[in-house]
Parts: sequence; structure tokens; C-alpha cells
Amino acid sequence: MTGVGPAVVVEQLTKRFGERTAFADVSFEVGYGEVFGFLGPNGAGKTTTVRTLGTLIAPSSGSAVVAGMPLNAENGPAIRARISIMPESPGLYLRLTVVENLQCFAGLYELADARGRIERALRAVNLADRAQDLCGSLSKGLRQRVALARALLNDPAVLFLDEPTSGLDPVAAREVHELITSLRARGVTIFLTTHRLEEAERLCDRVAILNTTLRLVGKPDELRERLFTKKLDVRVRTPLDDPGQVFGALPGVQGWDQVSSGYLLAVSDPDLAAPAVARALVGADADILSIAESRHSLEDVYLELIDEDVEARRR
Ligand SMILES: Nc1ncnc2c1ncn2[C@@H]1O[C@H](COP(=O)(O)OP(=O)(O)OP(=O)(O)O)[C@@H](O)[C@H]1O
Repeated sequence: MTGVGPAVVVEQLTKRFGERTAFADVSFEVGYGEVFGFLGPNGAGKTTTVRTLGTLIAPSSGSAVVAGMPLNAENGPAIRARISIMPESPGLYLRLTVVENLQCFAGLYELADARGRIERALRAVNLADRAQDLCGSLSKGLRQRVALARALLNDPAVLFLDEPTSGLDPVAAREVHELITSLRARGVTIFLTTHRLEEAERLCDRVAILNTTLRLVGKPDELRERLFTKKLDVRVRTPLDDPGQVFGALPGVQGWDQVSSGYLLAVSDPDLAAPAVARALVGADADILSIAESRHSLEDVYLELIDEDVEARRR
């Protein structure tokens, strides 16, 4: 499942539909074995990127390498043999059973040892005991798992999952998360588009934020650091008489704000600043309730960027 070099390389890729630009000038790389999150608002170009990298539509300009092969019409069949796409809507034959659906797709792929592959795929998604059920009788969550089994039939090196938990309840979504984690453990490279930011934060090694153009790529922690200053959240039983005197002269504390719950301190390194802050509070006779690093979520990062875009469009 692994290869030499990155699993996906995208360089200045652009897709236009007539006058409309779906995405423009997008460049990034995905390493083998990585879970790569692709985030962005509605209409940002995520699905079109997946369809382009999945060889379903041709880019307007730019270049890409997918599963080690340059993306072009000639390599289409070879790329398709090494990747899978699980689209947002599973598109199963509802009057056929689970196993009949998989047989049908194994036939289309002309896969050798279809029976063994189907058994393994069903086991991988914990559906072996539902093989004879009609797909039409399955819940949305189970249908999604059948679609995932279908995507696993060809043992893909790169798996594109387009909104795999869209419309699922929290339990069904968690099951899909566990499946993604187990696929990653098997070395499958996963390209995951999602609107669920907590899902991206939990599952992805790195994320990209797209809004027609690529806004940021990195590990969630790096993106937080790039966009936000670090903060210490300080809570005390009663407000300080003179917070400026307590926090003002502390090394590593760049500024402070009084908030309803206490004080938010801008710091260069929370681990270094916290003990000094604690000592200063004790020196000021304050009753400390807690001192903790205030963490920005990936959602904060996302909203900061997308809001910037909305503001820029208004100007
Ligand atoms: N076949 C097509 N013809 C014309 N325009 C298209 C086509 N497919 C997509 N688009 C346009 O390209 C843009 C990006 O669409 P895309 O579906 O890739 O966004 P998305 O990020 O996946 O959105 P969502 O999160 O809502 O699924 C949209 O403006 C869309 O209308």
C-alpha cells in the first residue's frame, strides 16, 4: 500500500466550468498513510477536487500525481485501479442484497478473487452478518458502511471519502470514524472531505482549508499557532484589586484582558508562563481556581479564515 514519494501531489490545479471557477491554483501534497482532511464551506470546490483527482473529470490547468501516477487521460484506468472514491450519497442498488451489490461492483472492476475480496471488505466494515440483507432495508449508517466496503474491494492505496458521515447520527458517525482509524492503521491513505470540524480534528494528520483557492494546509496544532496567539485562562475566586500590577511585569506575559470568568493572558509559552502567574497570584493573596491554556479549536481556525473571505468579498 505504500509507495515512493507522496501519494498525492497537486500543483496549481484549476477547474473551471465555463465562467464558473470550482477551484483555482490549488497545490498540496498528501503522504502515503496519511489521513488528510479537506475542509471548506458549501461550494468551495471540495467535491470537484475529489472528482478531478479521482479521474472522473479533467482539470482545466495545472498538474497532479495520484497514487504515484501523473493524472492524465492515458493513466486514468491505472489510477482508478489504485484508488477508490466513496461519494457523499452511496448510490447502491436498493433492491439487491449487500453481497449482490458488492458482486456487481467487483464485476465492473473485473477483480480477481471477487468472493475473497467481498468477504474481507464486509469483515473490515463489520457487516459480514448482514451480507444477505436487501440494501433497501438498511439504515443510512449501514448503507454508508456498504459503500465503504465497496470502496475497499480493490484494496485502494488512496481512498477518497466525500462527506462520509453526512446525515449520520452520532453513533453511526462514530462507527465510521472507527473504520477510518482502522483503515489508517492498515496504511491506507485517506483523503477526507468533511464539514464536521471536530471529525477532522480527531481523525486527520493534516488538514487543508479550501475556499475556491487553498487558504491553509497544516497540522491542526500548527494552524492554531499560525493564526492565534497563545493564551492562559486564569480563574480566581474574587477579582484582583490591581490586575495590572500582578500580570504587568511577568516575563512571558505579553498582555491581559479581564473576562467574565477571570483573566485571559497573552503568553509566548504557556508552560513557562503558568508557574510565574501562579506565584504572582499567590503573592497577591488571590484564591486560584484554575490556570489553563486556552485552546482554540480547529473550528476557530476555520471560522477565522472563512470570515476573512466573507469580509474581503464585502469590501
Ligand atoms: N458539473 C458542474 N457544472 C457547473 N458547475 C459546477 C459543476 N460541478 C460543480 N460546479 C460548481 O463548482 C463549485 C464548487 O462545487 P463543489 O460541489 O465542488 O463544492 P463543495 O465544496 O463540494 O460543496 P458542498 O460542501 O456543498 O458539497 C460550485 O460553485 C458548483 O456550483
